Amino acid sequence: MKQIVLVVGASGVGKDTLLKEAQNKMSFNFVKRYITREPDKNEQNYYVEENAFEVLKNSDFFISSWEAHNNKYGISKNQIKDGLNIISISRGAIKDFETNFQNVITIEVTLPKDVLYERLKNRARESEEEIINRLNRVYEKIVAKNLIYFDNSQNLKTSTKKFVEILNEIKNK
Ligand SMILES: Nc1ncnc2c1ncn2[C@@H]1O[C@H](COP(=O)(O)OP(=O)(O)OP(=O)(O)O)[C@@H](O)[C@H]1O
Repeated sequence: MKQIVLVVGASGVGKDTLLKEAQNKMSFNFVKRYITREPDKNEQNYYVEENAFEVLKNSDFFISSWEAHNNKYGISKNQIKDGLNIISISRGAIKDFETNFQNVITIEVTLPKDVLYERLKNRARESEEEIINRLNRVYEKIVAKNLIYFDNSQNLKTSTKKFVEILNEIKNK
């Protein structure tokens, strides 16, 4: 049986970091994304040029694809395996998975705004202006069939431990 765990949340809340840490501790299928930008150190993505991305998209290679912050993202069909599949996606893509799979759980990673600001600043991937734009983005409430909230404001070790526990609980349900 294919089980899908979607990880969503505002830019900088720590989705990729939590996934990378959890990946070191468990053997579930952590699904890589196709992205039209080169990965930073917390990510393990397939980098594809924009033209190649469009070719893949038009040949029905993706379950879901979306655009965020001027980059294109896609999840390929061939990566979903039997067992637990864990995927970091945009909230707008939740429906694509809920339509295609029966067993879908969504984890929304959250942070208080002041902590998010510090994390984005320390990550130093965006300019101050881009960071402020990200913080001011108004997100609508997430609509998902099975939604779990995960607060990532504790230190990485504590948060990772909690995150791993949640994934194991989902697996053992
Ligand atoms: N629990 C934590 N404690 C301290 N720092 C953290 C924690 N989780 C993540 N970080 C740091 O916060 C920053 C943002 O994390 P990350 O890049 O994983 O976010 P993201 O949600 O994947 O963002 P995006 O959607 O923009 O890719 C990184 O610099 C990361 O090292």
